[in-house]
Amino acid sequence: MKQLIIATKNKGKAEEFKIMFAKYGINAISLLELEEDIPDIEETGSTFEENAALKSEGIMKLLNIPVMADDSGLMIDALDGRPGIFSARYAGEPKDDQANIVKVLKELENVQDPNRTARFVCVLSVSIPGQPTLFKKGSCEGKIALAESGSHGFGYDPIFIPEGYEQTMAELEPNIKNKISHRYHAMVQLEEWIQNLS
Ligand SMILES: O=c1nc[nH]c2c1ncn2[C@H]1C[C@H](O)[C@@H](COP(=O)(O)OP(=O)(O)OP(=O)(O)O)O1
Ligand SMILES: [Mg+2]
Repeated sequence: MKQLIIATKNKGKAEEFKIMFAKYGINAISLLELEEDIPDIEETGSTFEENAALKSEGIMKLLNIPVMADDSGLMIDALDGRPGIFSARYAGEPKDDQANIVKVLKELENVQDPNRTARFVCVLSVSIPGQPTLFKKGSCEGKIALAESGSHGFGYDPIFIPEGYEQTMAELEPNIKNKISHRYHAMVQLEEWIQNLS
């Protein structure tokens, strides 16, 4: 079976990539599954693209094989696009999904429904030894719920209601999320590259 290393230590992302890549007959292997101890890569960039490249190029140089990375986050209009690239550590170190949710809900306490619009953004970067890094972007429009609900997914899923739905992303079945998410939309743009992967 074909394989691709995904430069992520996020269990939720890793599970979604497993499912999405399996459709192409590819085993998507996250850093959580590797035997060797892979150091954490500091995400010091100022854009999703820069941070994705730090991850895919960093791991590609370490292993000398093709690597894909995902840098993603939640952009809330009423917060001028925050937490954005700071989504993972919005409430501080160590990263804590629940604390991040509490912080966002608190900041939007006085913001009424029509102004709670937001989007998830995902940049995928593919780094192959000796080649320039390739980038694809996807997004998913929606709004921030008044309270959290649902137990599927990860991160901000319990407070994100995708456009066209009444439930949060965490209430929707994973197979639905994987057809509408920012990650899915970025993956679709990589389709041709994925099909040519040897
Ligand atoms: O589908 C999603 N559903 C809910 N929340 C999401 C999603 N996609 C990204 N997010 C949030 C989680 C995290 O707070 C941040 C990603 O940060 P990001 O640096 O890209 O990932 P990470 O540090 O968790 O793992 P890693 O860098 O090892 O891939 O955005
Ligand atoms: Mg990260």
